Amino acid sequence: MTDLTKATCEACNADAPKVSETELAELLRQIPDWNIEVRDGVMQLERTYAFRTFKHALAFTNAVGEIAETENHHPALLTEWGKVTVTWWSHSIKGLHRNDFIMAARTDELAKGADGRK
Ligand SMILES: C[C@H](O)[C@H](O)[C@H]1CNC2=NC(N)=NC(=O)C2=N1
Repeated sequence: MTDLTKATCEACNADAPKVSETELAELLRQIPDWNIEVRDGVMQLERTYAFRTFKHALAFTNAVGEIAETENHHPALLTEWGKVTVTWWSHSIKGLHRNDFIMAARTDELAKGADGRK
């Protein structure tokens, strides 16, 4: 099983494959703290991180934004007092690509080193 935290995203266009059910089960095992949400028929990965202050939450938000820009793969980010909700999915295929699991694992790595985690 490849280590998702060391992987990089591949260019994802409209005909890129969604993850299969088998891949989904295997990839979810690497990001056990993430939930699957389905919104308007689109499968998404979602996790909420708790922080002591809004300032810490904002700093983490910006750190996630930096890796998103680097990988050209972008999340939905909800930054609130004391928490950040990160949601990954691939707009181009209206579902989950391996990229989304890579970025969820990379988000977890960022959180491990983030200041102000509760
Ligand atoms: C043109 C640009 O490469 C694409 O629009 C990228 C940008 N970031 C993206 N982010 C996500 N989550 N899904 C996409 O399909 C996507 N596409």
